[in-house]
Amino acid sequence: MRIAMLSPIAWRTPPRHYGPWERVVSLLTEGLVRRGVEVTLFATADSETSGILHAVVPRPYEEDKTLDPKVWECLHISELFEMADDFDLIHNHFDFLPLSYSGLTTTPVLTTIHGFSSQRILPAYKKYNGKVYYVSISDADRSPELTYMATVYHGIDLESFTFNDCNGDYLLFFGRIHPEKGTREAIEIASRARRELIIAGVIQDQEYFRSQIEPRLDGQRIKYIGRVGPEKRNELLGSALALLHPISFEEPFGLSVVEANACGTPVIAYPRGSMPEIIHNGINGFLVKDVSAAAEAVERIGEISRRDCRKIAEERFSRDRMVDEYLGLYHQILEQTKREDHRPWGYYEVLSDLPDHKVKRIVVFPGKRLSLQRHKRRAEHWTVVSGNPLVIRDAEKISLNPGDSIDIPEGAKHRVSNPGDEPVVFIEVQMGSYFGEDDIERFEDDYGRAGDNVNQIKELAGTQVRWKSHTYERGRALHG
Ligand SMILES: O=P(O)(O)OC[C@H]1O[C@@H](O)[C@@H](O)[C@@H](O)[C@@H]1O
Repeated sequence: MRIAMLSPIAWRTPPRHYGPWERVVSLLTEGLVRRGVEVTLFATADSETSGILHAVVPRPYEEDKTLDPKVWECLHISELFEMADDFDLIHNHFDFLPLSYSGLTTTPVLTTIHGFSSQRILPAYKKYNGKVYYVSISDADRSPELTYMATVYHGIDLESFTFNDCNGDYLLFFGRIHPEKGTREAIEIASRARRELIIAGVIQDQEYFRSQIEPRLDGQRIKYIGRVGPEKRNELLGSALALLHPISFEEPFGLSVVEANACGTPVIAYPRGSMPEIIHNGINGFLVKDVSAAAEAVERIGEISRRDCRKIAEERFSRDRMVDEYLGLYHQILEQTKREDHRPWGYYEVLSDLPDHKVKRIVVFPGKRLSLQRHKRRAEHWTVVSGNPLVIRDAEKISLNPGDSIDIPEGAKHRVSNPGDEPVVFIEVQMGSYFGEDDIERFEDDYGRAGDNVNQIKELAGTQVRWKSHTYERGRALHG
């Protein structure tokens, strides 16, 4: 399986400090490579991977302000899509922009939506709904206007987070310094609980930091220590009494919450966004509605077992679980979009799959025959390339030679067999309103498959057959 993994270019993959999307891409990439998957990582040139790194962007644009993000984003994304044929699947972590290239390739595109920066980006996702496969990172982050293949929670590298069984004595705020992350509320909670607070993270909103945070720092009970790298992060998280996470937005997923748990540290959070999916109240933290409830929760923190926090992180948020789930989705997509299919009688290859027709090259092995069948929504036209097939079409029996053609109208019962010693090869052109394999009603079959599709046919006559008909929907979308 050849996967093209498209990472953002704001930061290095993996990031040196901050960069949650890049961090997840790196964890997934390395996990897949360990499982023997061939992954080409499209990321900044200073990125590190045990897969194949393909880079056109010299450095992260957040670290080198001379780089124009728009220009380098274009070059980065187009580089991958110009090579799309080299891959079985493209896994996009780059938000909505790559969607606009997806119609130009038949390589399936899976997009992990890491969050909606605003509702204004939704039109781009809506346009490609049903054409690109979407994955949400929590149920809370789903848009009701999109169809998702699955929710895959992020996983972390549990080995880089050391379990610490001892309660520390300080509270920790760990994340972007921004009003939506609740840095100011964390200070209020700590003050009310009369506990020391350490604040760590990048300052994303300078004005907020200057006016709301800085004046409240005293360097002793309330300290800001800047952003921290992996080693310090492990120590900081593990030695804290609790992580404070009083967010004021619908956070799609909280990596720091899971990381704190992995070190044994419980989390006190506001129940916004994905928090109720990550925190089981009273087990690995507390969900509280305001500053005073959070201060009370600090007093009750001893009720939480640090070992249970670690256990939850291990069971629900490991990198291996994330890799397993994505691998499962990759297989599912490849199965749905595969162009070659092996059957007990031979095999076929899809040569073209467009909204108004589908073309197959069908090979029937000597002495074998297909099922006796009919289609509700397509007619077929066959041209024999080699061999001498025998065709049943309703009451007729017709022998064909290379160069001969035959029409199978919609609804006609038909069957093709190969009575000869050489393979029969013919080209099939399908015309109609639906070309899925579930529009085959089998009446007789040498391989015990007769009757298999009866229920599907009924559904098909109605409206939608969910992911089963995706190939068609995708075909329509890709080329329509
Ligand atoms: O039902 P089986 O025997 O596998 O045959 C399935 C095949 O039948 C042929 O008549 C065509 O309709 C093909 O498009 C189809 O793939």
